[in-house]
Amino acid sequence: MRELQKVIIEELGVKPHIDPTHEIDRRVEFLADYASNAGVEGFVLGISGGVDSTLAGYLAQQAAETLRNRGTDARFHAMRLPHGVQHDEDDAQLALDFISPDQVHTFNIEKSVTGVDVAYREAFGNRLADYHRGNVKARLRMTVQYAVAGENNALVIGTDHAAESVTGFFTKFGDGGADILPNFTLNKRQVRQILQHLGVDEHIWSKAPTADLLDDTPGQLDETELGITYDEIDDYLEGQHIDDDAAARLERHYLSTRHKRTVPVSLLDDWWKTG
Ligand SMILES: Nc1ncnc2c1ncn2[C@@H]1O[C@H](COP(=O)(O)OP(=O)(O)OC[C@H]2O[C@@H]([n+]3cccc(C(=O)O)c3)[C@H](O)[C@@H]2O)[C@@H](O)[C@H]1O
Ligand SMILES: Nc1ncnc2c1ncn2[C@@H]1O[C@H](COP(=O)(O)OP(=O)(O)OP(=O)(O)O)[C@@H](O)[C@H]1O
Ligand SMILES: [Mg+2]
Repeated sequence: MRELQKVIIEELGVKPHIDPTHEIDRRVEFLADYASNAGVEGFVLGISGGVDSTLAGYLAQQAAETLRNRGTDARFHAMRLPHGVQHDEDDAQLALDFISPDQVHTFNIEKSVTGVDVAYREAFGNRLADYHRGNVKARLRMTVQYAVAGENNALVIGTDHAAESVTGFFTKFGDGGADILPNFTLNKRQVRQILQHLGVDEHIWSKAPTADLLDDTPGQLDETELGITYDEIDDYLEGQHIDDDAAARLERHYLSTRHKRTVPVSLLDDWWKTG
């Protein structure tokens, strides 16, 4: 195994094989125990229709029910956060049907994004690039989820897992801005494996991942932008040998996004001087 591969697998806590029932139970318990300890009354999470939020949303709903069985009046607030009309809205509805959350709130972020567009043009005289506007969408979704969490004494759930964390393929302080990460340590095929085990519609568990942040290319696949497949990422995280070029590309993504996997850098840090 490559030297850096060992370090990454250790840092992200990935196991080559999982038992879905055990993984579900320990993650639900983690959410419920943490919430009890923090004195909060529930969870907030955007449901996109993608694989990651379908699993995290299911775990959040189970944790809310666990807390209620323990006598705490907890709720899971699932949020639809489309930008205008989402091209795969049907998938988001399928995911919600499966999760069956206590509450569903819909907040369309399009007006807020347009507000940033207008003020940006007034300030700088030009249009914000589609790519950076995509990250504004992710950060506005984070802002809205924190508003709902504040109003309901709840925690914001993040959907980051090992196969996303390793490439830093998330918006810093956008979808990366959250309080608790129930999918962490899993790679992408393990997220799918758990959903399949739970009996989710195949259309959802087998769905190709998309950040879906760009207006110019709606539904652009993550793999297209990353230049590496999730199968390669998953194999690497399971300690398997992958093509040297793919491994090198993956390790470049990992090293260039270390700032996203830590608190803001200060004078007391020196992690950035290596690698
Ligand atoms: N070395 C460094 N040390 C400390 N901070 C550093 C830094 N380099 C950049 N930065 C900061 O980080 C910013 C860039 O990071 P960021 O704003 O995240 O922007 P960036 O990494 O360019 O974009 C986010 C990426 O994730 C993708 N994405 C977004 C959302 C969801 C998903 C998904 O599938 O889940 C994927 C998106 O398509 C894009 O490829 C810079 O503007 C700068 O402020
Ligand atoms: N349109 C949306 N409505 C609600 N939440 C969203 C939306 N788009 C993104 N999110 C939130 O941002 C998170 C990050 O997006 P990401 O694409 O990584 O995950 P996903 O869509 O759940 O799964 P996949 O990676 O398989 O597409 C989502 O899990 C979800 O919580
Ligand atoms: Mg997605």
